[in-house]
Amino acid sequence: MSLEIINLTKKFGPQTALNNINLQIGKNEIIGLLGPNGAGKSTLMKSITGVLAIEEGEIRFNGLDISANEIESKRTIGFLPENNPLYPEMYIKEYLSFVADLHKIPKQRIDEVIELVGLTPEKSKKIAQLSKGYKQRVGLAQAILHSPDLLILDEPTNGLDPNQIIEIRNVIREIGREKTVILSTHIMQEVEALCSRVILIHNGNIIQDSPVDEFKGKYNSLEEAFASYTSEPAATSVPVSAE
Ligand SMILES: Nc1ncnc2c1ncn2[C@@H]1O[C@H](COP(=O)(O)OP(=O)(O)OP(=O)(O)O)[C@@H](O)[C@H]1O
Repeated sequence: MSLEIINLTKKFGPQTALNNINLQIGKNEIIGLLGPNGAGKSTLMKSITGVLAIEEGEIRFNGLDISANEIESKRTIGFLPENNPLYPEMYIKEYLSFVADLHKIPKQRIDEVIELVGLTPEKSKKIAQLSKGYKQRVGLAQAILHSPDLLILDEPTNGLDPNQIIEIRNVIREIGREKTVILSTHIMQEVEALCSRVILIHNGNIIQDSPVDEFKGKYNSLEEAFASYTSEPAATSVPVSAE
């Protein structure tokens, strides 16, 4: 698995949401994508997953330009978007069966994934009948159903209760042993619990890209480091080094 982002810029009208982003991401990493509200995290995730068209720059996934190889790329990328779009009128298995058809994968994988994300006790319900945490698990299930090499999760534990947060983190940690995971979060505890590397975006620029320990550096906590790095408006991209 290799993901290479080269000079990626995304503008919405006059606003630059991503400013000349360059990144190299390899195998078996769990990466925490951090940044204040409106920094550009979701825009970056949507660009990698092909939800947003790439207008300036390039994203290469396993050596292929994703814009020119959309279907090929989507076969091996899983995405849980921030608002977790689902079809509430569908039963869980019906929905996952629909997703399996989209990916042209065998249906026996569905039961395996239901078990993996902890949906077994609720598996006969309609999506509309599920609590928020269980809906989130359905979203995670659709993202991993086709066993993607790269999993992108936009605030995956947002709104979950503390027990569910622990369970979902365990699932993500398990996936991260074999696959690459990029997750956005505002919870620094989540970064400490899960991530090996932190990428910090501020005003559309990558201002930090380092192992978690280095990110923390001289500060007492990740919160303090985050606050310090993002207290000044970022004017330009700082050269970054990834271990
Ligand atoms: N479809 C769009 N049209 C116009 N502007 C947009 C659009 N999508 C995002 N933006 C703008 O781009 C900037 C980056 O937004 P983005 O959603 O990527 O931020 P984020 O880091 O994910 O924020 P949050 O932590 O609040 O989810 C914001 O200023 C946002 O208003």
